[in-house]
Amino acid sequence: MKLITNQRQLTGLIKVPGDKSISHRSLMFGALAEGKTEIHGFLPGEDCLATKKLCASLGVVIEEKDTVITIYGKAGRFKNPSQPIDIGNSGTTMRLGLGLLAGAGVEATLYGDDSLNHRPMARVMTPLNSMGARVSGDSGTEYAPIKIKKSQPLDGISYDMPVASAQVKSAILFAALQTKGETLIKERIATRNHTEEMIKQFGGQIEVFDNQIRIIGPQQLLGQRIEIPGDISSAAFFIAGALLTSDSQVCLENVGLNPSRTGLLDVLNAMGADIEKINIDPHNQLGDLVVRSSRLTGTVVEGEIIPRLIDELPILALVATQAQGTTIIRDAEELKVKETNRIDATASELAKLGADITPTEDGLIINGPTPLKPATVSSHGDHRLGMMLAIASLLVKEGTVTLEGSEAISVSYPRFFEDLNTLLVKDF
Ligand SMILES: O=C(O)C1=C[C@@H](OP(=O)(O)O)[C@@H](O)[C@H](O)C1
Ligand SMILES: C=C(OP(=O)(O)O)C(=O)O
Repeated sequence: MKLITNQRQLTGLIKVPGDKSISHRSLMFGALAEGKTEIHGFLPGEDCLATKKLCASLGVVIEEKDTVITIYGKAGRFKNPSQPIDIGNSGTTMRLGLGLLAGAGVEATLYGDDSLNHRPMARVMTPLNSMGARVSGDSGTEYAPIKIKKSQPLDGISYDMPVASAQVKSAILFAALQTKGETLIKERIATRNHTEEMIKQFGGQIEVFDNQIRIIGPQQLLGQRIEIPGDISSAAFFIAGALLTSDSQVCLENVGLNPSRTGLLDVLNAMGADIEKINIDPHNQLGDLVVRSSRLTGTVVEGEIIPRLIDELPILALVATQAQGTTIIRDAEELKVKETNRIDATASELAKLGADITPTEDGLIINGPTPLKPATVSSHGDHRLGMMLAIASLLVKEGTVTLEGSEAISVSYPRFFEDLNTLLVKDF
């Protein structure tokens, strides 16, 4: 598709769609709980619809009326799906789903699109199998199709997480909730904590102390009413758009501000961004963000902050191309195993637009500011790359930017272009 270029200004107010991580978990916890769960603000992106399909294949009844989703929990008494389940592009559905299903003793096969079928799954199979599950990849590999076979009831484990991954932690927790005994998880670096928070919200017991998580199963969760805040990972694209275009001011309403997700705001703050948080609701960890055009300087992004902004690194790389000086992103090797290799893809696509960007083993080095120029670029089938490139095109002064693979954006933000259009001040 042809993108909008030479767009000098973004103004107005927007409510970004519901948080993707919380949308997935709302369905899974709703399915696992006893009784009715009502979900408000669910993200109807393809990834979350894959989780909905997975839950339905387990015999869970899910109704949808006026954007409210009601799910009738099965208290873990799921049926075996009658056929292999295609869960598309969604790593979260696959990894959390494996924990949920293995814990419940369900027999199933899960597979996805070409990208998902090449993403590493040993990271969840290893802890689940050491709990006694029988989860295996295709022909002895760690890749999907992944089969879960009938096993003995699982045992709790003590697990030292080798990768900083909320998906791995959550898979273990979904299994542990259904397992007799104690499970202890040690995280070297804290990752998003939505699963821990939602266990409490659904009436479960969990202890979190010094990067350790202790849970004793089995536990019977109870259905709840869930209000999902806007996704800061989706808001990130308009935050960047408003910062980088002149005379812009955008208000993003009702954005989730769980501190395990707000690393981007901390980094942008350090770069000199004008972002104001208003109408903060500390209890529900949400608020509105007012973002204004800003002059930014380069920075170093590394260490413990990385999991707090992992999905925002492609858009942060674009921001860095417009900042004065050098930005260095390190310790982000996990980007290589997302929907695409986001280190290489971000570098190659931004370089086509004229950015001074070098991929490294674990991140990116970006020198700015650089004017961007027209080019044909590709999302590589990755929603976050697609949205980043759409925002990049606004900064191209003259000519056409063509984006190949724009359809990938509907994985997490089906109405992205409509929302972007409402913020654009058109030159007539
Ligand atoms: O738990 C989650 O909802 C997610 C965790 C992160 O993945 P990892 O756990 O693989 O880092 C993130 O990249 C993904 O978009 C969503
Ligand atoms: C990595 C992502 O999602 P998932 O792992 O669920 O595919 C993402 O949304 O950027």
